Amino acid sequence: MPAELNPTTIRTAPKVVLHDHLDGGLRPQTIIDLARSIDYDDQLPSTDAEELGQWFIESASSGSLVRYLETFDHTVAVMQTREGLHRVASECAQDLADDGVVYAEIRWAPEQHVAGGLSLSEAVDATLEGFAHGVQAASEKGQQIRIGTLATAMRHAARSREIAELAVAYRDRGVVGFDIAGAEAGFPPTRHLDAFEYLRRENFHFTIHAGEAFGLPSIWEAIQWCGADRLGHGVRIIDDLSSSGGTLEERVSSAQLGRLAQYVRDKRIPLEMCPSSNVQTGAATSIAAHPIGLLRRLHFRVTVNTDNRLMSGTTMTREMGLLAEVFDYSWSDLQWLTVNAMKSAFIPFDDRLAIINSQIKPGYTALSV
Ligand SMILES: O=c1[nH]cnc2c1ncn2[C@H]1C[C@H](O)[C@@H](CO)O1
Ligand SMILES: [Zn+2]
Repeated sequence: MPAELNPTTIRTAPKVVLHDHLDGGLRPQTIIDLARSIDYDDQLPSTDAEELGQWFIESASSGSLVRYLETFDHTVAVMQTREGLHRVASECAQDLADDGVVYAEIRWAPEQHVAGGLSLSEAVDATLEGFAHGVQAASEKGQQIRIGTLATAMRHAARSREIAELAVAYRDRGVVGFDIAGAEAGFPPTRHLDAFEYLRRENFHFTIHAGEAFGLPSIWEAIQWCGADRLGHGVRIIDDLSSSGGTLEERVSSAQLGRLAQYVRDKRIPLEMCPSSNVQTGAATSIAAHPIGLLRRLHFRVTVNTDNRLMSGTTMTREMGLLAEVFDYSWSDLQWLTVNAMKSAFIPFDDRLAIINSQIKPGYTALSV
């Protein structure tokens, strides 16, 4: 008998997250503790963990990416020391493992964590050590998780080449890829072409936040000018698709793909979709109206992600549960989405295959037969 799909059972299913920001996943109590240790607590909107958690969710839900991003001022402020970064990274690994995540790629922008005097390398070292600590703590509880780090450069700044070089320097110590993030409108990915060309010459992997707050030109530049391996969000690829009818069935059968959408699907370019975050920033009007429903049915390589667990008050279990509810997904859909994500990871092919065969497939088989 297949297990019923509910939050308890989904939590036990092996899950993969490719798009999760370290500075968007802090525990509210940790923000308060770290803020006290650096005399920042009087600048927090609340020093009650429950209230602070609510404040993040509400403030991030204005429908604007720019306002959503303003909430990161507080999390970044308490991540300026070795201790802060270590604790946040360790707890991140433990929280994900506790949620049943078996493989995670966690991104953060080292250039935002040097205001307290750390060098870029010291910040990366503290974070990698924190992840290792959290992975070990999870393993002592019988939870197995692997974490890869993505070094993010901020798209409004001008340090992307330097951050790309930092990422490559750490490629054998846990940094598996590169990304650009931040406000999208007005900051096209081609501003950072030099960094992307360098990464390609180094045979390194990168993803680009594109098609979230800006449309098709951003996606087109990310793929055709910059050579992105994956798209962060990519929801607006839906603008290059026409379909008619009211039901999902009718839209699937009438769908016509434009050239860019066709290319993204033909090339199996992974879309790192983050349903709750997309609703908060206005990239989607609701979970039920999220383009992932149609794109999954049209066999785009879609993956499900959390983006910022703190700002969305979410987990991988919750995101999967929301989609299962509105699109009537079964265990086989959740397995398909998870295998898609694992195939799209930036670790070597044989490592990806090992996780699919030793953890993901047996995990879903146990739940679905
Ligand atoms: O969804 C996002 N779009 C663009 N930028 C984002 C998103 N979520 C987080 N960021 C930014 C804010 C963080 O400070 C930065 C690095 O993790 O990345
Ligand atoms: Zn993001």
